[in-house]
Amino acid sequence: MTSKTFTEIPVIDISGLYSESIEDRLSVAEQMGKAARDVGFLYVVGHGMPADKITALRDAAKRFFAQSEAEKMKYYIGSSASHKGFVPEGEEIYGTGKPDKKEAYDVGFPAPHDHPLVKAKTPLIGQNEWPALDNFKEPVLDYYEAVFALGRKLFSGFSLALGLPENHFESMITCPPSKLRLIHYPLDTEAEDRPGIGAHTDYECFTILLPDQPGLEVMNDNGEWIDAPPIKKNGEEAFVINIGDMLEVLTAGKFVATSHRVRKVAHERYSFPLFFACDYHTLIRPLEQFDDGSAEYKELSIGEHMYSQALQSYRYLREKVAKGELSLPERATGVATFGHLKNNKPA
Ligand SMILES: O=C(O)CCC(=O)C(=O)O
Ligand SMILES: [Fe+2]
Repeated sequence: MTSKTFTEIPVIDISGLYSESIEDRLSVAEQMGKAARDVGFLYVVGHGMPADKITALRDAAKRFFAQSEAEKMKYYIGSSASHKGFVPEGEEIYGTGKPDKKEAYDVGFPAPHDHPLVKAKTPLIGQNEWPALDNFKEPVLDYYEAVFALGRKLFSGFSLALGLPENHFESMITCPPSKLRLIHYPLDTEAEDRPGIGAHTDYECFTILLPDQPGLEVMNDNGEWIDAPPIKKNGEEAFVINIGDMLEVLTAGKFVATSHRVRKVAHERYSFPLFFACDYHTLIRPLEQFDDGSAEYKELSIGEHMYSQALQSYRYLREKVAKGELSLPERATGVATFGHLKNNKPA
C-alpha cells in the first residue's frame, strides 16, 4: 500500500527524460510514477521551457484581461463554434455550486482546417478565436507549442513508469481537445466567501500548470488541503503537473486524479494550465496489468468525458442542454466521480 496522506508535493528534475540513455529516462520515470501514485501532483524542473516564452505569455494575458468587459465579450466562448475564447466571471460552476471568482481565455490545439475531426465537426475541436490585440496570438501559440511538446515528453515518462513503450500514446495524439487556459483571478476584497476555483479533478490525462501566486491547494487522503505555491529551483520556474481522470482510469486508480482547488488569495493571480489529452475518440479503460476486474472504472471516451463535463459546468452549455438544443453523450459521467473527491466530499 502506498500512503496518500502526503503533506508536500515532490519536486522532480526531468532533464533525464531528454537523455539518450534509457537508464536516465527510466530513473526520472520511476520518480514520476511514484509521485503519480502517492500524490497525483508533482513539480517539475529541468523542463527546458525558455523563460522568455513564459514572460511573453504572461504579458499577453495581462494585456488581454486589462481590456473592458465589452471588448473581451466580443470573443465570448458561448458564441464560438468549438468552445474557445473568453470565459467571463460566473460562467463556470464547480464543486461548491457557487460561480468561480475568475475569468479565462481558452485556446485549443491549433487544428488544421482539413483535419478529419474538424471536418466531422467533432465537439471541442476547431479553429481558435483570436482577439484583435497586438502581440497576443503569436506568444500564446508559441507557448502552446512549447508546452505541448513538454507534454509529449512527460507522457513518454509516464508511459515508462507504467511499463509501456515510451511512444505508446503517440499515435493517439494528432488533434486532441487539449486546452491551454489563460486564467485571471482578479483581486476583489469584497467577495469574501467565494473560492477562486471550486474543488475538482481535471478530466484529461494530466495537466501542466504555470501559476504565479500561491492559492492552489491539493487534497490528501485525510481530507486535508496541502498548499502548492509556485516554486523556483536555480532560477527556473517549476511547472505543477497533476494527474487527470484519464490516467486514473487507465491505471485503475494506481495513479490518482487528485482533487484540488484555488482559494481566494490577497493577490491578483494568473495561472496557465495546459490540459493534455489524447484524441477525442480515444477509448480509455484500465490497462490489463492494473485491471483487477472490479467494475469501478468503466470504459470512457476521452472526448465524451471532457464534453460531458463541459456541458455540466459552463453556463451557456447548461442552458443549451436544459433547452434540449444539446444533449449529454450517452456515456456521460457525473461531475466529481474521480480521485480523492469520491472519498472526501469537501464542504
Ligand atoms: O489556477 C490554478 O492554479 C489551478 C487551475 C485549475 O485547477 C484548473 O483550471 O483546472
Ligand atoms: Fe484543475
